[in-house]
Amino acid sequence: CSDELFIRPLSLVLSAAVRKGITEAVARAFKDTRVKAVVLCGENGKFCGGADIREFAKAMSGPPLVPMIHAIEAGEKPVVAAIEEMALGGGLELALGCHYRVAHAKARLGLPEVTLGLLPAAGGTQRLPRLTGIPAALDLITTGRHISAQEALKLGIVDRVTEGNAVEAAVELALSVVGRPLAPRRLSNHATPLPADLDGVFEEVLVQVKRRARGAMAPVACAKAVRAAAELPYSRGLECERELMNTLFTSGQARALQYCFFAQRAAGKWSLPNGARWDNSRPRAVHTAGVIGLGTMGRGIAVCLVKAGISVVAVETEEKQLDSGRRAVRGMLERDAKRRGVTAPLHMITFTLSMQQLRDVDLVIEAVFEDMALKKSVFAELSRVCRPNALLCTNTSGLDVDELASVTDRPPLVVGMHFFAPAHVMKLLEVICGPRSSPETVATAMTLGKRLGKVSVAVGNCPGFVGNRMLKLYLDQAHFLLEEGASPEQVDQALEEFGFALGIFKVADLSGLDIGWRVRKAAGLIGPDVDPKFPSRHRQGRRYCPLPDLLCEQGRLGQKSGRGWYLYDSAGGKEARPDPAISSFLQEYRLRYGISARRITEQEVVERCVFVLANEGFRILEDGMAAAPEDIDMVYVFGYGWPRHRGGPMFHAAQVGLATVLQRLEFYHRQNPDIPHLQPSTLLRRLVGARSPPMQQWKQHIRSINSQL
Ligand SMILES: CC(C)(COP(=O)(O)OP(=O)(O)OC[C@H]1O[C@@H](n2cnc3c(N)ncnc32)[C@H](O)[C@@H]1OP(=O)(O)O)[C@@H](O)C(=O)NCCC(=O)NCCSC(=O)C[C@@H](O)CCCCCCCCCCCCC(=O)O
Repeated sequence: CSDELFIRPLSLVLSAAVRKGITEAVARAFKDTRVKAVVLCGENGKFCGGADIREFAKAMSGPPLVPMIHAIEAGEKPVVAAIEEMALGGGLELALGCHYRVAHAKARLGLPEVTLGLLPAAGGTQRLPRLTGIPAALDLITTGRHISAQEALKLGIVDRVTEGNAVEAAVELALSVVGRPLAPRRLSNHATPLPADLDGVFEEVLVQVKRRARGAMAPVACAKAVRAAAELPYSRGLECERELMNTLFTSGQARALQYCFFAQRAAGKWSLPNGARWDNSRPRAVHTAGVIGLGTMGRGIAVCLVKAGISVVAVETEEKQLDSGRRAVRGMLERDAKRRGVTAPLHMITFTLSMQQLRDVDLVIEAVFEDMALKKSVFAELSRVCRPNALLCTNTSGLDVDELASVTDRPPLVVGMHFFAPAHVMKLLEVICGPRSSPETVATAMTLGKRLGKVSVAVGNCPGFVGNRMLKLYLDQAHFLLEEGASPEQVDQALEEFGFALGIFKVADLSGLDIGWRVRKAAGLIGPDVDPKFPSRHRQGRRYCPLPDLLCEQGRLGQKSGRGWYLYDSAGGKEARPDPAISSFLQEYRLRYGISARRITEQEVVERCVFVLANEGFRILEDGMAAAPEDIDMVYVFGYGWPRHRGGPMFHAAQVGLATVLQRLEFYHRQNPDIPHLQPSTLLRRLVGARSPPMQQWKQHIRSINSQL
C-alpha cells in the first residue's frame, strides 16, 4: 500500500470471500483520494485460476463476478492486473476488466471454461473478441487452450511482458498512466473488429467445433456467445452470454466435466493398505532410465522420457530392430522439436544391443513382447545387470506383475507402468502396485508418470488390471451384438454418437486383431488345446464368440493388413470403409450356427457395451483393485477414448441411475443367461438396495474391503 497505489492479493481462486475482499478493497481504493491507481495481484506469485469450481455445486453466495468486474472497469482510476503465474477463466476475465495488463514471461493465460462444460460468463465472451477480433477469440474460447505471455502480447491481450517482477512492472505502468483518459481502455466500450466474411468464419468454426465436440454442448455455446459479440452491443451480448451459461450451468455435461477435473487430481492421491500414501512416501529421483524393446510401445516411452529431461539407454536384441527403433525415435524427437522451435535432444538417448549398458540407470522400463516367459527372462537378466537399487518396471498390459517380480532379486522394487499406445501421446499411465511393491517404488512410478505429463492411476495386480479387464467385456458385448444381428458400423456409430472417440471395431482394427488372437491362443481358448466337449460358441461354461478368430484366420488383422472389421485402401490405410464381404461373412456365420438375426437398436448397443463396463467397475471396486470409482473413470477417460462430458463409466452409471442400470442389466442377462458378465454385480445390487448413495459413499457398501492398493 502506498499513497498512489492500493494493492490487494488474490488467492488462487475467486471464491466468495475473495470476491468480497476485492469488491470492498477496490471500492475503498476508488474512494480514497490518496490512491491514484490500483494494481491487482495474486497471492504466492500466481494471479488467478478463475472462479471456484467447488462453489458451483452449492447455492451461490457472495458478490457476483460480473458486477464486480464491471465496477473495476467503470472506475475513474486506472487498474492494472499483474499476472504472475496464471490468469485463467474468471481470472483472465477479471484482468480483461482492468484497464491494463502486465504479465510475467512465464505466465499462462486462457479461458478454459469450455473444458468444464461452461463458457466464460463474466463478460469474457464479450470483452475478448472486442480486444483480439473474432478468429482469435473463437480459437481461445472454444478450445480453452492456454497461451503463453508472448502469444498474449501478440494478440494484444496483455500490454507488457516482463522477465522481472510482474507486480513491480505493473506498479511502474500504473504510475505512468495516472491522468490518462480511461474510456479507450474499457473493453466493453470497444466495437468488435469484424472479419470480412463473418458468416463464413462462423460456419467453418461451427463445423470444426461440432466435429471435435463429439456431442459436448459447451463448445457450440461458446461459439454462439462469441457471435453475439460480433452482432450485438455489449450489454445485449452479455445477456446472451448469461442465457447460454444458464443452460450449460445446470447440465449433466457440466457436472461430468467438473467431476473429471477433481477426479483427475484425486487419482494422484494414492494410498496403500499398509498406510503408505502419496503425501508420506518419498519418490526417488530419476535422472537416467533404460527402455527395453523398441517396438511401438518402447519407442513412445523412450520419447516421453527424453522429453521430460531423462537420459535414456534404449536396448534391442537385433541390429535391424535397433536401427528402425533409432530412426523412429529420432524422427519423433526431431518432429516434436521442430514444432516447438527448439533443438531436438538427441544427445539424451543412446541405442545399444547390450543390456550391460543398463548397469548405472536409476530405473528400467521393459517393453518387450507380451509373453510371460520372455518377460521373465528379461527381468532375471535385469536383476543381474542393474544396480541393486534400480527400479524395474514392466509395461505389460495385463500380465502378473508379482510373478515377474518373483524372478528378480528385488521384488519390492518391481512395479507395473502400463502406458497406452501411442505412449508419447496418450495421457494415461496405469501404475500396477504388486503385493510386494514398496511405497517408495509406487511413489517413484506415480511421480515419474506426472513428470511425463501423464495422469497416473494406481491400480491392483489382476489380469488386465483395470482398463483391459473392463475392455475385454466391452469387446465381448460388441462381438455378441454382431452374432445377434448388428454390423460393425452400426455398433461403432452408436458408440461414436454416445461420444467415444472411435467405435470399438475401429479401435480393434487400429490396434491389430492379432493381439487378442494371440492372447486367446495363449489362454487355450482356441487351437488344439480346446476341450472338444465344449459346445461351439461356448468356452468354460460361458458364451464365446469366435468371430474375431475367424477374421484373423482369413488374414484380416485390421489396418495393418488393409482389412479387418472394415476395409482400408491399403495395408496401413487409415480410412475405414464398410466391407460388403464382412456383411456376407456375418450372414454365413449366423446361418451356420442357426442364429436368426434380429434388429438391434442403438439403445441396446450403448446399454450393453456401457453398462457392462460399469458392472465390471463395481466388481473391481469390490475386489479392491481400484481405490475409488473416480480412478476407474479416469482410466477410461484418459486411456480408452471415453467421452469426458459423460464423466466415465461409473459416473455415467450414477447419472443414469443405479436402479436403471441394474434393471437393464437384469433384462439383458435374462435374454442372455450364458453371458455371466451381464449379471449385475453384488455391489451394484447392494447400492441400489441402499437407495443409490452418492459415489463418495459407495466404498462404505463394500462388505469386506480387501484393498490391493
Ligand atoms: C490453476 C491450475 C493451473 C493450477 O495447476 P496446478 O497443477 O498448480 O495445481 P492443481 O491443478 O493440482 O490445483 C491445486 C488445487 O487447487 C484446486 N483448484 C484449482 N483450480 C481451481 C478452481 N478454479 N476452483 C476450485 N479449485 C481449484 C485443485 O482442485 C487442487 O486442489 P485439490 O484439493 O483437488 O488437490 C489448475 O488447477 C487449473 O487449471 N485450474 C482450473 C482453471 C480453470 O478451469 N478455471 C476456470 C474456472 S470456471 C470460471 O472461471 C468461470 C468464470 O467464467 C466465471 C463465470 C461466472 C459464474 C456465474 C455463474 C452464474 C450461473 C448461474 C446459472 C444459474 C442457473 C440456475 O440456477 O438456474
